[in-house]
Amino acid sequence: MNNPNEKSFPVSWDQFHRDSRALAWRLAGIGSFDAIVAIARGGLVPAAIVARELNIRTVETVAVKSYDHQSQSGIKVLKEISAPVLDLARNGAKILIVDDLVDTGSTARVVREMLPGAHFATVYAKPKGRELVDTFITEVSQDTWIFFPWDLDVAYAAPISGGTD
Ligand SMILES: O=P(O)(O)OC[C@H]1O[C@H](OP(=O)(O)OP(=O)(O)O)[C@H](O)[C@@H]1O
Ligand SMILES: Nc1nc2[nH]cnc2c(=O)[nH]1
Ligand SMILES: [Mg+2]
Repeated sequence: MNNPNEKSFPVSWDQFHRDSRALAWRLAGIGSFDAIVAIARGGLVPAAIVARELNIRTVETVAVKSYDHQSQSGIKVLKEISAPVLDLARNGAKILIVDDLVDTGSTARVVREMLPGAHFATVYAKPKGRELVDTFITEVSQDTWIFFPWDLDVAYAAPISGGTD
């Protein structure tokens, strides 16, 4: 957990698309995958971009809730991975798990247990959770809160000087 967060890292749609594409490029260099499991909700957007780039058509979801706004609550699994996708994994298919970020690693730990042999990929990673991720693109410090484009709106920004003109 990292509340209060000292730093903020706002990410635009352009930047998120670019970083998700960079993740797809890195994954393409690692091997091929038969199916993606997106961790909803945050993992849905990068999973769609990676699925498009790597031409993966089987996309499953697992819904995990760990935070209320910026406060970590207990982990809740709201939707399990479907039986056909678990069967694929048991029969040796290569499964790619995608999330937007790993912070403390609690979410990653829970989903990894569901799919022990899967490859775990995120766009962003913080130090506490980094070891639980096989592939990520950008690391930010533990006291940084990442603001995703779907949580942002265009708004007035005060001048750096603090003045009004
Ligand atoms: O490494 P952790 O400390 O577990 O934090 C990372 C998780 O937290 C966020 O999800 P959140 O629970 O906020 O739900 P959401 O994806 O629906 O926004 C984020 O999308 C990751 O899934
Ligand atoms: N949006 C967002 N959700 C999170 N969940 C855990 N850490 C973060 C973060 O830095 N940003
Ligand atoms: Mg999430």
